[in-house]
Amino acid sequence: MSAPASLHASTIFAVRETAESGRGVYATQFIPQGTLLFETAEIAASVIYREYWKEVCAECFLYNRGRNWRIRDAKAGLAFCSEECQATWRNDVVNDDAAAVAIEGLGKTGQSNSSDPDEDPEHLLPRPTTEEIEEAWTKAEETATRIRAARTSAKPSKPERRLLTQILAIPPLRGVIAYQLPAILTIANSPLLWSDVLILESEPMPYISPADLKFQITSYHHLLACVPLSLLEHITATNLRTLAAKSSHNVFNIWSQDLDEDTSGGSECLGYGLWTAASYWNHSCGPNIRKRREGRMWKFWAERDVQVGEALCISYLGGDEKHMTRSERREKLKEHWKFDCACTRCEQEVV
Ligand SMILES: C[S@@+](CC[C@H](N)C(=O)[O-])C[C@H]1O[C@@H](n2cnc3c(N)ncnc32)[C@H](O)[C@@H]1O
Repeated sequence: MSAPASLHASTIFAVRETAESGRGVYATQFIPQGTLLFETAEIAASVIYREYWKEVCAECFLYNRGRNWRIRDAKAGLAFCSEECQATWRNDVVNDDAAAVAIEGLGKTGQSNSSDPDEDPEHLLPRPTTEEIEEAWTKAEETATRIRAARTSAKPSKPERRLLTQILAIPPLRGVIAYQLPAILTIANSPLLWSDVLILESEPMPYISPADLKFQITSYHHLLACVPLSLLEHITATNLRTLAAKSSHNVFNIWSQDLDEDTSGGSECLGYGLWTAASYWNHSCGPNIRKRREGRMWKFWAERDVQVGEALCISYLGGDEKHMTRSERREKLKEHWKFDCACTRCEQEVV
């Protein structure tokens, strides 16, 4: 059974194949209400949306309620709530010269005038099909091959230099490149964590619009044109497509009211992150697990007593499931997560 080692280590639950919902988490012993079941702070990639970067600590995601944090890494385009958080971030992320250079490059991208996906008419079109995705990436690869040749040439020719200038003149969307780059650093520096990403559930059509697909490819080319050469081997279409496919149904939103996501009403969505080991909880419209983010850590508790063999489920609807009808819940889950809910409550409420 594939699941991260940290999940296998638990004595109170196990990850098992389910009949209708892929893998799921099951109680292997009686679990009293209030038991802390699992916590994880391992993030394969995360991003804070551009409009919030000055107000959200890049390390612990603490939101300064509309005010800018004063501690900044202007080169990286990041802000921190404390010197401790800045030092931790430096230690964990900027742990080699290549990462430092790549991250500084990101800061410059942040200052560039990236186009807004909402203003792109293609953003309103339906999701690209698997054929359209294949075609776009095949075409992208032709340009990628030329960029790689230009980057690795001892003496780039005039057309090669022109190509790099052209690529760098197209600004990537900060929200896209700022998510892809940490994933590339994970691939380069934390292969075990990336191997946990590889076993997550995949979405074959992960791009929400043709514009989304286009921006992912623009960012791919931009990274190829500017990252330090030692990172170049990791900037591949396969890696970035994998990131998109795995992120689609597995990321957790980072909410401004971060102490209890179940009361996220009125809370602002600041960004999202891929906590690989936290991605095995299935959804139930009558959840028995409560989740809470504390800084970079997601924690999961038993909301009530749980019997041996029961499925352990969170709610993907953030508490709203309490007030929604069966069809409202199922419609929302289908729209956002693309699955037909197979939970016990939905089964029991069939008329
Ligand atoms: C975060 S993953 C949960 C782990 C996943 N089952 C796996 O095997 O990796 C979310 C995915 O699990 C499946 N899933 C979760 N809850 C479900 C439910 N109540 N009914 C049907 N499928 C569900 C859906 O395919 C969804 O996209």
